[in-house]
Amino acid sequence: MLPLRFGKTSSLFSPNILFSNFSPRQPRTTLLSHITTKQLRSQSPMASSYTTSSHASKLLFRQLFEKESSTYTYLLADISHPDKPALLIDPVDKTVDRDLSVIKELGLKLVYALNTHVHADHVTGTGLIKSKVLGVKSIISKASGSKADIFVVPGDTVCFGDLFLEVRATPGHTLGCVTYVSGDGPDQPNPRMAFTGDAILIRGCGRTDFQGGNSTQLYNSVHSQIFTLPKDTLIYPAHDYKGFTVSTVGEEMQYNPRLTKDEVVTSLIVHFLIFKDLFAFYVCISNWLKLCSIWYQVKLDSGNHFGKSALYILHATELSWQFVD
Ligand SMILES: N[C@@H](CCC(=O)N[C@@H](CSS)C(=O)NCC(=O)O)C(=O)O
Repeated sequence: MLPLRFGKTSSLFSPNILFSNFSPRQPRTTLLSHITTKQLRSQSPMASSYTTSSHASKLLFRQLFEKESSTYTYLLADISHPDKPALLIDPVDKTVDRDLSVIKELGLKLVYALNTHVHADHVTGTGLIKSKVLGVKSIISKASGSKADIFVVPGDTVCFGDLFLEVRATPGHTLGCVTYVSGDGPDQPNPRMAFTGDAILIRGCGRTDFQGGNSTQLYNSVHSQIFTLPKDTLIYPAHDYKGFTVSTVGEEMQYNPRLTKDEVVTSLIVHFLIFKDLFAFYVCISNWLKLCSIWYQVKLDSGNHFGKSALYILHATELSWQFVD
């Protein structure tokens, strides 16, 4: 087996290339356009003779579901390649056996197990997969701070056969969230496919109230990294809680209630809600202070003037009190 190879390019567009264990059988110009000559040579001694090919890559794609955490795992493979190299995105530990048996039945060779981010709601299946299938490499973003065999940064590409995924930074749900987007080119899947993790869900988005989440960061990263993709790009999230399976960039730009409002409006709404809550808290405290002072006054009055035990019913909302024998 060929060793896993990395390459760095001076290209601004695609700084890092991850070569899969499979050197492209007949690489095409689209793929080569992302690889510098130096990388090309390191990839294969035959590489310089690879120019164009009319042979179209063929993506095998499966959307797999884990119902307890409502998580989607995605299986992608280049079945036009003789080795049928495959990768899994966001595998769940509970469904590893199911996923591996599908891979076996389809005659695929699992090369990579990728995570879009560190999951809070379930345990990733990557560790289990590595223990069951020799040679599989786990991949996660460097910014995740998690453990993996390979750390990716925005602009990296992950190759499997003649197909590849681009890595885009989409932080906000967690700091290290990335979206894997299928390659841009005539031989790559069309429409493009974005595996968004929890950055964008169908008509929703990942929560930002824990794991170092940040709603403004999420809004900005989705707008700059996902909403700039072609409108027909398919969106495949890591979760769905309502029965949806897929959406498109155009659809989410129009109908996603959490990500369509203007940022200033969103910020004003958030600040208004915070102010409203603070005001309600102030009213509550101030009412209780008033109640305490009324109660104290009544106690004094009772001792000094009424001279009998009494039960006072204080109405918190109306700030009035009643005297009962
Ligand atoms: N609303 C979910 C609750 C599970 C949940 O919080 N999921 C996370 C992703 S896993 S950390 C999330 O970000 N959800 C988005 C949301 O809008 O809730 C449920 O219905 O079970």
